[in-house]
Amino acid sequence: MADKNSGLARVSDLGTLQLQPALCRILDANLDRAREGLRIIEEWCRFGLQSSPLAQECKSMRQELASWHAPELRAARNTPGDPGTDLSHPQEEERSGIDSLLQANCCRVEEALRVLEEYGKLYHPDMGAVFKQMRYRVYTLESSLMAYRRRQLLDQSPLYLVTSENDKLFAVVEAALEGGLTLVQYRDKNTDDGERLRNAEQLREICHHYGALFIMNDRVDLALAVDADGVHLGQQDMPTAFARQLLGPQRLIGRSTTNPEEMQRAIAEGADYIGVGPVYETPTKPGKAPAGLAYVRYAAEHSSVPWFAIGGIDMHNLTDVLDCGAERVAVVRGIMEVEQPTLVTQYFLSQMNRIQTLKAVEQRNVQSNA
Ligand SMILES: Cc1ncc(COP(=O)(O)OP(=O)(O)O)c(N)n1
Ligand SMILES: Cc1nc(C(=O)O)sc1CCOP(=O)(O)O
Ligand SMILES: [Mg+2]
Repeated sequence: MADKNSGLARVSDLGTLQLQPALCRILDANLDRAREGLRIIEEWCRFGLQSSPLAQECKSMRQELASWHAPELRAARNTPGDPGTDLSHPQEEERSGIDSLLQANCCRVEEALRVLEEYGKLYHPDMGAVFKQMRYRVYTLESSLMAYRRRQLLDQSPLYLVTSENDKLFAVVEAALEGGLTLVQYRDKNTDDGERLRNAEQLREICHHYGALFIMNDRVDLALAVDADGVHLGQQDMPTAFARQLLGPQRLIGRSTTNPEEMQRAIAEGADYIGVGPVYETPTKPGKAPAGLAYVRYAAEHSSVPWFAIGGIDMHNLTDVLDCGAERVAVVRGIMEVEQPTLVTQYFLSQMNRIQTLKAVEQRNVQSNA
């Protein structure tokens, strides 16, 4: 066993005083592996998410790993003689986006910590417990990372595409993503579960490839089955508390609302975002009475969570909705049924960006005149 601080090494096994080189190499390689994986995650926390607490958590674990990396472990390294250096798995070469990169590296760190936990027991009496505890810290980090990333992306998404049944479903969604869309909901009321699952999986794949969020309409079970980023629930759907229990804290839950009372309840129950509508009457939801622009103004004043105006919104009435205070809109036909989804998406986004910039300038002028 080794004394962590003095570097003194003894092997308990067979009572010999010599530390087995293979054990040292395993510990050396996995300390390196865990530190490298954490460094990759830390860079994203720092530069991508700009989250000091998450970056600090990675750094603190790296420092703890470094404190275990004794000279005798490094000295045992034999890279030219290691048959594993040439081995790589095709999945190591594939990264479909930031999420898959982060997930792969969390996995890599967790695996390395598990090895350190097991072999470390032969090296130092505390090592097993220390690395077990660190592995749980990485699980928590992974959850926080996904939750943080999802909420940040939601916050930064001004446009939400809700799909409709369409022969060119994948092509339209991909075209909108090409135009800069970052939030997609798969809404399909008539397809059987088998096909819905296959469609959802493919859509999730496409969305994640573009770094966009993928939300499942109505069905918590399907959201979990396809590893969606969240679910959108209506007033008749599962209560938020149950959905949260099933989905965990890291996935998003959206709730439709039509009036102030529903809005306040949805927020109090813990919805991550809400739908506000229908703003206008719409054939996509026949028979649902419009809540109108008055409700959009109410949401602009009172909603403490991100909210999306929805229902009958298109390129022609977009500015009316934005003028009532909406900063985010959700559309079905406005993108699903147009000739050029990429261009229309770009138009929506540029209009919204233009109006936000104007509002920010106005606000700055008011502040500087006050
Ligand atoms: C963003 C967003 N807002 C509202 C809805 C409508 O949800 P719901 O009331 O459950 O109706 P259906 O979409 O299930 O017909 C939504 N889907 N998305
Ligand atoms: C799915 C949905 N939910 C609404 C709500 O108000 O809750 S309105 C709506 C349909 C929106 O479709 P379109 O953009 O084609 O008008
Ligand atoms: Mg619903």
